[in-house]
Amino acid sequence: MSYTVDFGKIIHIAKGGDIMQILKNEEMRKLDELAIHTYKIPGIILMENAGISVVEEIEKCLIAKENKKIAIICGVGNNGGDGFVIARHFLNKGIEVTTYIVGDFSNIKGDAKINFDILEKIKAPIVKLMDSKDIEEFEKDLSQHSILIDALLGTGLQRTVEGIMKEVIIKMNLSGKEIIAVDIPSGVNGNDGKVQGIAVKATKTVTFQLPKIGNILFPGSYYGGELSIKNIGIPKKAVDSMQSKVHLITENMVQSILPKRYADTHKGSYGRAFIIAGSIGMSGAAILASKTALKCGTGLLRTAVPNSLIPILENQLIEGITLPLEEMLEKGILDYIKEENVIAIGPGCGRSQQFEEILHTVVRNATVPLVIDADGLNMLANNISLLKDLKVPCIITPHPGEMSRLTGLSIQEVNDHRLDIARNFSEKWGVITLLKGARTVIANPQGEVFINRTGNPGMATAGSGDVLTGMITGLLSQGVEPLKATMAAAYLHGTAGDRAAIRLGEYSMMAGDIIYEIPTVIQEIMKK
Ligand SMILES: NC(=O)C1=CN([C@@H]2O[C@H](COP(=O)(O)OP(=O)(O)OC[C@H]3O[C@@H](n4cnc5c(N)ncnc54)[C@H](O)[C@@H]3O)[C@@H](O)[C@H]2O)[C@@H](O)CC1
Ligand SMILES: Nc1ncnc2c1ncn2[C@@H]1O[C@H](COP(=O)(O)OP(=O)(O)O)[C@@H](O)[C@H]1O
Ligand SMILES: [K+]
Repeated sequence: MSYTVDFGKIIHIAKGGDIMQILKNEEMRKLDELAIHTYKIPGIILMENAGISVVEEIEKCLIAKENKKIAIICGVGNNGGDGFVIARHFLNKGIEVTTYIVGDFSNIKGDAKINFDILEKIKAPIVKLMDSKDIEEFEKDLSQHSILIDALLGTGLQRTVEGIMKEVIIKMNLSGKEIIAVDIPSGVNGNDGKVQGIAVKATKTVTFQLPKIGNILFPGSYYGGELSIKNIGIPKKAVDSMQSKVHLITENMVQSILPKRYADTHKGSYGRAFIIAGSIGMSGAAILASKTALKCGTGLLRTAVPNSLIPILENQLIEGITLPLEEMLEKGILDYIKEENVIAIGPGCGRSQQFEEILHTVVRNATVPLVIDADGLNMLANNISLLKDLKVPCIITPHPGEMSRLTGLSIQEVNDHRLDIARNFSEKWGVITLLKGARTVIANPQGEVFINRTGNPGMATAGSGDVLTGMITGLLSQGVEPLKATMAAAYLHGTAGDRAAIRLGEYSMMAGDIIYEIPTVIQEIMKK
């Protein structure tokens, strides 16, 4: 499972592709080495391609500018080497370019040195920034330029950024100029997206071959601005052989997951979903999840709520069937769930003893995929080993607070290690874990992790998690594999949220507005 593009073609992540590997720094280095040593592509060619791919992006930004002077700010590693290539190409085009080199330039070696030597030979303007006394001049210089290119540090970042490098980054960030980062904004760690002391705040980042984790996760993704992924000529065979366990969920992938609807089918063909949700004061959770499941194509839906909520549900959800929980408990839950294709449990259920009993029975006896959310997870936290009794695929959808209760870790720890926390939980308990938040992370028991990039802070609103549960449930009822249903739901949920934010703004959008956008989102993806 990997994705490559024709050389030179830009993939804005916004448009998506097939499922795409996301690499750590060391993995990217390994991929470069594989290309160079096994596939015999000289490193200097990769550097040339990398530089040219950034040149193409810079040119697009230059079109609208009267002042076309470019400042290329380089480190002494290969990221700086890419900067030297960029400088040469613009000089060849007759554009005014100043190359700044930060650090001890006697450390420039290998392919970067070859490119540095060429710049010297062609008498390119080069300014060496050695210490603080050079900074004042540098600051003045920056104001003369139109675009700044950040080629200071890439995947070779090793330690906290300080000294002259830090001073340079501060001045770049204060310049108010458009900044294009080469590979990753300098100071962002490619392994986790964390800022090592300080980082360049770029308008745009051009990353090479595959995104690094730091390009995708926050805060790195914020520092990078718009992201373009460019092929630099590494053979597809080498890319495929990487087998990274971290992937980006893309639109093409979701398109291939969504079940087609054929003419000779009936509602039974699209499955039966059973949602256990709601309690007094939280009927909305049941309604939101149920409506969403229907909007996502479920054939037949039954929603079980406390008896007192039945009139509300009957009023708000005319297409679904409602059942009183009390009656289910009396007659035996298992009779009610045996015909279903999926069971979702938890949204707005509260924390009553009655609900706990239902949860235990369902987890122990379910014979179809199970989605546990919200209060289902809060109850599970009291008795997590219940998960050992599962006989079916189970998807849990915690937000960081719920994950903290499930694991005993602080919310801060959960957020600091989102990938590892989701992965460890899935491996330990054999479930699919969807850890919510900005960049929802999905892990499976095999240790694979999938990151969703859609969504926005407008979705941090009551009930939007219930909508997600409804989406996963709706897709599962139609026979979509549990992992795929979870990935597609996360992507669609975020995309519907993004549409709602465009229409209504992040302040005013509500969970119901996310549901309103589902039809358009699904139709647009299906017709592509
Ligand atoms: N063949 C390859 O390996 C290719 C590499 N490419 C570029 O090379 C980059 C990786 O190059 P490198 O591995 O040389 O690493 P970098 O250029 O990212 O950085 C390494 C240099 O920065 C110094 N450094 C690290 N952390 C620092 C800090 N906190 N403060 C100050 N200095 C610091 C190191 O001592 C070293 O001199 C990629 O991001 C990409 O831009 C591309 O040219 C494509 C081909
Ligand atoms: N900043 C954000 N960016 C992207 N998605 C977000 C953001 N904030 C919240 N979301 C999404 O909104 C949903 C909120 O779910 P949850 O916290 O369970 O809400 P509730 O319990 O009110 O239903 C999750 O799917 C989450 O990933
Ligand atoms: K950089």
